[in-house]
Amino acid sequence: MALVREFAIRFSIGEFRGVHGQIRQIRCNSSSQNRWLKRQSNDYYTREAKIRDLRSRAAFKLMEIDDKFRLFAKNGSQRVLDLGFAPGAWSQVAKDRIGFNGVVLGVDILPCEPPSGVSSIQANILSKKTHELIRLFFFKHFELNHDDKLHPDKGYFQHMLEEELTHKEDFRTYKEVFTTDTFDDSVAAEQSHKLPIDVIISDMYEPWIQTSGFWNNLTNFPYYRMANTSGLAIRDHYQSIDLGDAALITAIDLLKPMGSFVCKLYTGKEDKLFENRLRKVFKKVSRIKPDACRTESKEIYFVGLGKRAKTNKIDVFS
Ligand SMILES: C[S@@+](CC[C@H](N)C(=O)[O-])C[C@H]1O[C@@H](n2cnc3c(N)ncnc32)[C@H](O)[C@@H]1O
Repeated sequence: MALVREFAIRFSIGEFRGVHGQIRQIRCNSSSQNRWLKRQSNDYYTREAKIRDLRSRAAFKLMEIDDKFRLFAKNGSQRVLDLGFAPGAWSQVAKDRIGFNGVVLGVDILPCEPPSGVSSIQANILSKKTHELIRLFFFKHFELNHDDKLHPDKGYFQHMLEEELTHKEDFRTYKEVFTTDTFDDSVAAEQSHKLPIDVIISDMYEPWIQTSGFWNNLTNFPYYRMANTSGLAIRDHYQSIDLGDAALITAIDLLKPMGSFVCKLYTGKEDKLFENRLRKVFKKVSRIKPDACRTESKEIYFVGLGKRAKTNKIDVFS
């Protein structure tokens, strides 16, 4: 609440779409924020997102990517990891496209109530522990909802992981779940719980403005510590490369052989290097700028198809 209050004191009034899709009032004092609000209200995709009850216009970017690259299989049992999922439009699209038996887990550093049918973890993807939580979620099939029991000292979900790690008799299970060796195709099929995910989508970057409808698992005000689009192309580019690499490491650690990957990047000098890293992990790599991206935006999306059976982080990053 302190965060909200601070936010409210610093800005004068405008409108935006909240995490539940309703219009909320926020306060803005700068002309750039007013321009942003005006542009949103005139925008075709923003209007269409409201009509279709999608949490943001970003949904249309993923729809277009999926129409072209066929990432999602309807009525299968695909497992999708949505990195930087808040406010949740990509998760809505993924859940809709994989159908009832599929599982979508959203991870975001900011607190956000996931869309219906989607589970979520509030965590930083740059942390190794987050990878463990994700693997544990898919392995144990925990239902993650914010009304799950909150441990009084350790907080949401964390205690489940720690109990798992300290359970001595379960040492063998621990080793099975958390060893991150790479496998050849046949072994991978048997041990698919180690690489449990079919599709990883990452739209990580600037945080979504939030004023309500969330709980917070962190004490260090992540909103103010994150990469925000600065308008300085070079800064945005390098920060997005860092998040792209974090998504790629997650894919190396958790994505099944033949799995698919989508990742946003603010384009710049290091695109080619990032693309080369992707090529070491995926058999086919493409770039796409969906029509729903604003023309002036520097964002592009990389798509990796057919994750290679053997991937090694040291080879990829050297
Ligand atoms: C542009 S928004 C994603 C929008 C989302 N794809 C949708 O369709 O609603 C980018 C998100 O990335 C998240 N993010 C940025 N850095 C992160 C990190 N290190 N770990 C987890 N999430 C992060 C932000 O909090 C923000 O919510």
